[in-house]
Amino acid sequence: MKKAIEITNLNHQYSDGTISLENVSISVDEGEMIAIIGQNGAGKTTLFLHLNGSIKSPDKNVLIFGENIGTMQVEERICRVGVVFQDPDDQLFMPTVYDDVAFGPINMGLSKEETDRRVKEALETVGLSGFENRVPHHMSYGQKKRAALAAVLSMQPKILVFDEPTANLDPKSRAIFIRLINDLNRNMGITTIVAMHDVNAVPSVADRIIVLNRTVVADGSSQEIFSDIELLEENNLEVPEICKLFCILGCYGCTCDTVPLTMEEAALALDKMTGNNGGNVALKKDEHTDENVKSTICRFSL
Ligand SMILES: Nc1ncnc2c1ncn2[C@@H]1O[C@H](COP(=O)(O)OP(=O)(O)OP(=O)(O)O)[C@@H](O)[C@H]1O
Repeated sequence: MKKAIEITNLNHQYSDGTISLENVSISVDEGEMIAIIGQNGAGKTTLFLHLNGSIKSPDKNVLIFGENIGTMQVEERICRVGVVFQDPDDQLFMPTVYDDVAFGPINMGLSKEETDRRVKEALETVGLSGFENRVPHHMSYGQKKRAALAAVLSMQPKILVFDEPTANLDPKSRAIFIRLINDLNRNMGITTIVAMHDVNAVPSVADRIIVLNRTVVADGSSQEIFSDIELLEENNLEVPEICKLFCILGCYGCTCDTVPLTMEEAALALDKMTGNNGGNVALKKDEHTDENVKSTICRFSL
């Protein structure tokens, strides 16, 4: 398996003295999909700016497919790593959707024919065919988000980085965008990194999770990370709602081998529990149960 990203002992200090990254080492295989979670100020955006070469590390410690991204020209960098920022208004600045999506290919010196082909393909991929002449700033937030993604896809990057892809999206737009991210990774094989605060959505996106808090605090499967409630709390991260529910069920003596992370896993776990109890979940009630339930709910309510 080829290494798509190799970050070794990366440090970053801003000019005002703020240390945002300390000894960060991350390795990502080609085609992998990982989520990076971390509290505000954990260094996610700084890490992404290193990944696309906007910030250049002097020590050759950010390699993209074996090459130092920091020494590449901007045209080379955007073909390798495409970053979809949280706010689409930071990425859309042309009068029409066509102009925004064609901006990268035109700047790379591609022919009009090839540029048109790429624009058509990118808009099709994000479900915005026919939007070529629309004014980006007159579109809905969800549509702008997809137009910003199309503008990145027209460069055909090998690696996609999404900074808070579901922020400010309504449930339908969120589902559409998550499906898009999954399709790009699974069907098109694009190595994908997603930074998300929405822990409830993370398990449906990534199998491997990195917890960042200036440095890499944990790197494991979503099962390992989300069943470690102490780790999440220590790093000021939310516990997914399904994990909270199963923690509370645990106070009643209803336990399962692995903590469910998705609705499907929760349904299977409940099915197993009810089966094990002759058709009914038997909730254990003794003098400690109420106290345990109260303190568990209180813990998650803070
Ligand atoms: N240009 C800058 N100059 C000085 N300090 C900065 C600059 N940009 C970010 N920082 C600081 O670096 C640290 C990491 O910030 P960064 O934006 O990378 O974190 P983040 O994980 O993306 O945060 P958030 O989730 O809030 O977006 C923070 O302490 C932040 O205040």
